Amino acid sequence: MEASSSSSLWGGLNSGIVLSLLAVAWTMLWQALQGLQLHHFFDRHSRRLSRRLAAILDPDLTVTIAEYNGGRMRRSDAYKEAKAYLERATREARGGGAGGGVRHLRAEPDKDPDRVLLSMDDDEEITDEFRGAVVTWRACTAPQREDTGPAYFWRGGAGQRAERRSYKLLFSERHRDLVLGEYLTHVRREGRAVMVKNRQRKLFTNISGDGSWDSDGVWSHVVFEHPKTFATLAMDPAKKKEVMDDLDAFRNGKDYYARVGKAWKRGYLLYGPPGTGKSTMIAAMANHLDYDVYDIELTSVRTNTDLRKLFIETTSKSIIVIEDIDCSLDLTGKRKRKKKKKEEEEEEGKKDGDKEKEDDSNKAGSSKVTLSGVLNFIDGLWSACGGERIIVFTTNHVEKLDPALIRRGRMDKHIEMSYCCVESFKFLAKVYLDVDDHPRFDAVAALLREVDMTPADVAENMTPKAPGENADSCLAALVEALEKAKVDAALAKKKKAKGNKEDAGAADDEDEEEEEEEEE
Ligand SMILES: Nc1ncnc2c1ncn2[C@@H]1O[C@H](COP(=O)(O)OP(=O)(O)OP(=O)(O)O)[C@@H](O)[C@H]1O
Ligand SMILES: [Mg+2]
Repeated sequence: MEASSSSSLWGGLNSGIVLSLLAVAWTMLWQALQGLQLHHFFDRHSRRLSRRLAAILDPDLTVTIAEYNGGRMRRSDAYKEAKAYLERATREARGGGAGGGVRHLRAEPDKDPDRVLLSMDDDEEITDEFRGAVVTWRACTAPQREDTGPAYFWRGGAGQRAERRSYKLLFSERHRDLVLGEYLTHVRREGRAVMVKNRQRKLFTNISGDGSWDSDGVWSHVVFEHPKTFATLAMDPAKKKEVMDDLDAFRNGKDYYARVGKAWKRGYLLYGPPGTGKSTMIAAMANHLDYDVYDIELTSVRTNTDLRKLFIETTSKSIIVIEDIDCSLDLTGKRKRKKKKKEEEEEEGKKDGDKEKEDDSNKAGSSKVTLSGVLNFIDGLWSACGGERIIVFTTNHVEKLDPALIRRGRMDKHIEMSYCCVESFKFLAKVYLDVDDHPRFDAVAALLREVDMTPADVAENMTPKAPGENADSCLAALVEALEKAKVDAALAKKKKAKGNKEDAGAADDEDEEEEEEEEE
């Protein structure tokens, strides 16, 4: 028993020593291998082996092209190009007729008004072939997290989930180099060509779609089809030429802007009474330059950040418009008001009720876009993104705007749209009635020198409204309208003078009362 127990003790000690020796030997060997960089060899081979195993189990590789990448706010160009490429592939796919066997298609308006542009709907697949390699494209959607994503606010806001779209390209391991090296380049290049070919000018709005608009990221759009051109816009000819030259210089000024280190953008301020052609001028500008139009409804933009997102999502070769900037938001004269606020309250002795009303109206607007937000949008660091953009503000009351908003550099060119002059009338008579001269021209010209009438009103009077109407009857109607406007203007002047007189009388009485009080 003893002998056996001592031998087992001895055996246990021996095996412990052997194990320790083995461990030491292994550590030394491993260190030696590391010294020889042999672990790289093992690493490489084990990785290759696992890749081969994976290729046997799952032979397809995938490339995902997402609509929005990571923290980027802009829609990815690669996604747009792949979309255009796949639209063409869907249209041209052989074997399955139109749509190439894709069962669920998405339709969008085509350049040709009689046709629609077909692309595959979510979860559909289409195959493509490139130099013997067959690849599959799959359209995928995943719900977006509720609090992120640029499309979030514009697709219904809180509580609604925007969708995250992507295309998945599936291909065999065998074609890895061909697909990653050449096919993807081919897709992007072809997609860009399709986009140029299909380009339709668009009118975008930031008001979320109600079904009649096609949503494209944060913007909804329709095809821009306004017929107005400079050829039919009534305006002082010299002024018109100046504007057209300015636009041409801008369009061709890429090198100039780069040389002087300015962002390739230009601001236009169009101001004048209602009906003098400000909106019409924007349409003429867009048609002249062949640009898209982004019409921002500022009251629908909730914060300065959202305004920035909107700007980033605009493309180059576009006109960004904010109409009636003075009415959109309380952007005007805020700084002036702050300074004067105390004075005004003291001088005017505002009633409490009035103050409450004003506060309520300020609270009512959910928009928190501020003057500084708009200033940044036009002229800040972000304004240089993309280039080749024209920003247009229109207003009926230029005097109400904060000087910072319309200083040169922000609004580079100020264009006054004024009442109809004799030249503009003759121009409109040619456009609307196709007459160069008429016995009533003198009467109209004499009246236009005395009374203000907008080109909109002149044009309306010269529009034949019944089958029998001609130039003669239309011009007679115009003379009548001008005479009526003259009488109305005289009456209004008289009334105003009377009002002023009464005000002056009341002021005198107040002064007298004050003096009496002071004397007392
Ligand atoms: N200078 C002009 N030349 C030709 N047509 C004009 C001109 N001005 C106005 N019109 C016609 O009058 C209509 C109204 O013009 P428009 O909407 O451009 O006015 P506006 O200055 O934008 O007015 P508002 O300040 O109310 O927005 C248009 O349909 C247009 O055809
Ligand atoms: Mg307008």
